[in-house]
Amino acid sequence: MPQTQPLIRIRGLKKSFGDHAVLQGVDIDIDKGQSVVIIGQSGGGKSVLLKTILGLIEADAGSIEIEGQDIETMSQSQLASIRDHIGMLFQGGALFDSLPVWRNITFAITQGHLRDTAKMQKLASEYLARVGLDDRILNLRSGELSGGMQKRVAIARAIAAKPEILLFDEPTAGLDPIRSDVIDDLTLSLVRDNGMTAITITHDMASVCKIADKIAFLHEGRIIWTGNTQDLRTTDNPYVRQFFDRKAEGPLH
Ligand SMILES: Nc1ncnc2c1ncn2[C@@H]1O[C@H](COP(=O)(O)OP(=O)(O)OP(=O)(O)O)[C@@H](O)[C@H]1O
Repeated sequence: MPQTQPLIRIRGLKKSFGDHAVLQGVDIDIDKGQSVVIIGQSGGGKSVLLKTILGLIEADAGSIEIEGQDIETMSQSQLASIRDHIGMLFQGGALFDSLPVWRNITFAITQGHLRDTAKMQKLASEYLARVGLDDRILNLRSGELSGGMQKRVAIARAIAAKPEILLFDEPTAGLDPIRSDVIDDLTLSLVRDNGMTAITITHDMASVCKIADKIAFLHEGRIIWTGNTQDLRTTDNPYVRQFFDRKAEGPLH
């Protein structure tokens, strides 16, 4: 059987901030069309890992290959084109407060310009519907939305440019269980029906069990365990077990 190349291949990735070694040699493969979920303790470096894949943070050592090419060897225009194919949801949402919801959602499509207003508003309402929001909020500013609505608008923005890779940092944090399930369904549909590749960070174990093809556990700067949802339920890895069972007692503090 010929070995297929992963879409993203990360090897020995290291990143420190001062004397704080956050990533200490991360190795992971992400296949095209896969939904990968990264779990691990708060402050463990999951967001840093996503930001490093996106190129917002420069690694100290190691490699990130996308479709076989090391991002370090890419030209600025190649890197920009890779980024155009990535949709990122930041933890805080990071909406532009000065722009209405519809312009936030269509920002990447119009490259920030004000054009095709009617068409863009229609497109924005379609994406609002996909995240379970009403188009009555099209003209509101983010400060006029609840935290959960801001999060869903940010998800709509991340998917509106039809990226091939989705990087979702805690997409369901702060959402009620029903709205979380809408977002999980959306993630699954983007992966299953649209062939996108999703990397999601979450602490929501119900989401993990619903959306993950592969789960990676980040601990002390390394991926120490990977498996599918069945493996997660049955693993005897003490760290993963304690985390999944939500127990204060165990090797994790
Ligand atoms: N730009 C930065 N400068 C200095 N330290 C940083 C920077 N970005 C992240 N860190 C530190 O790196 C560590 C890992 O942060 P990160 O946000 O990746 O954790 P996380 O696993 O995503 O946590 P959580 O689950 O709480 O969101 C933290 O101690 C954080 O303070």
